[in-house]
Amino acid sequence: MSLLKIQGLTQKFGGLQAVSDFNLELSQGALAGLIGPNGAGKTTLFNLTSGFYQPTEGQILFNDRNTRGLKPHQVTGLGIARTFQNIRLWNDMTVFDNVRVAQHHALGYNLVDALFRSRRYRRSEQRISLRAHDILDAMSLSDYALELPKNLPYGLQRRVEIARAMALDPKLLLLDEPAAGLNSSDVEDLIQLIRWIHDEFKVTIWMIEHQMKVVMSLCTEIQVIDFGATIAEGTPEQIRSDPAVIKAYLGDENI
Ligand SMILES: Nc1ncnc2c1ncn2[C@@H]1O[C@H](COP(=O)(O)OP(=O)(O)OP(=O)(O)O)[C@@H](O)[C@H]1O
Repeated sequence: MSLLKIQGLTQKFGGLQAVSDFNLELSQGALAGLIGPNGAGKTTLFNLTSGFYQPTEGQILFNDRNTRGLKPHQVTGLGIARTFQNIRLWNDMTVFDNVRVAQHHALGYNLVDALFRSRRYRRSEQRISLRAHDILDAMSLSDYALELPKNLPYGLQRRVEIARAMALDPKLLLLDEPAAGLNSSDVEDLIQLIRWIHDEFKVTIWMIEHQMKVVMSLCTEIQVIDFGATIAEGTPEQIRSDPAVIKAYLGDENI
């Protein structure tokens, strides 16, 4: 059964068509890549899938449920978590609080819940803290739990951002350019980390990445878009030798 099914997705921003009739089917457990030149519409697709934008046309089915009209935290509640191209951590909160608070945020807790501190609320607070400890431990971040993210090296900040998404116990993890800004040894660590997360948590992963090394070594299925439309899809081997891909990336020696 497919976990994520995207059908005829189109997104217009005024006169600009950022995504055109995009289709995708991701089965449970997939580790899939989305690549394409700058401005091709990749992040727009993630913004649509995570509920930040509502599509102009088409539909997104997650576990057969149409996500149209859902707010981002409701989409997260269904089991879709994401990271961002530019790391978005709360820099004045500790690493532990970043991972803990993300769960409140995603579950849509409000001031009333917090003020009345019902037993159910206190219990879920405990559960959330426990989950934060567990995930930091699993991702070798416990030593940094009380640090502020801004004081950590960039590679660790990335790791914290992924930990924060994983604390939501997602069925689908969207990674938007996780290797952006990392040095080559951090990139190696990241490849190991994503592979480990995929195997350990049995989470389906859909990732955008410009670094071909990352995509080609991790993803078993890759879709290539240009000007918002799919120009190729297949295995890393098929993508590498696809003439349309080579043309779109002409001059890019990374392919
Ligand atoms: N909120 C918005 N309003 C207007 N135009 C937008 C908006 N978001 C994206 N765009 C435009 O849509 C197109 C696709 O942008 P998008 O960020 O999805 O591309 P991308 O493939 O993620 O690019 P990159 O690899 O550079 O991150 C671009 O032309 C961009 O300027």
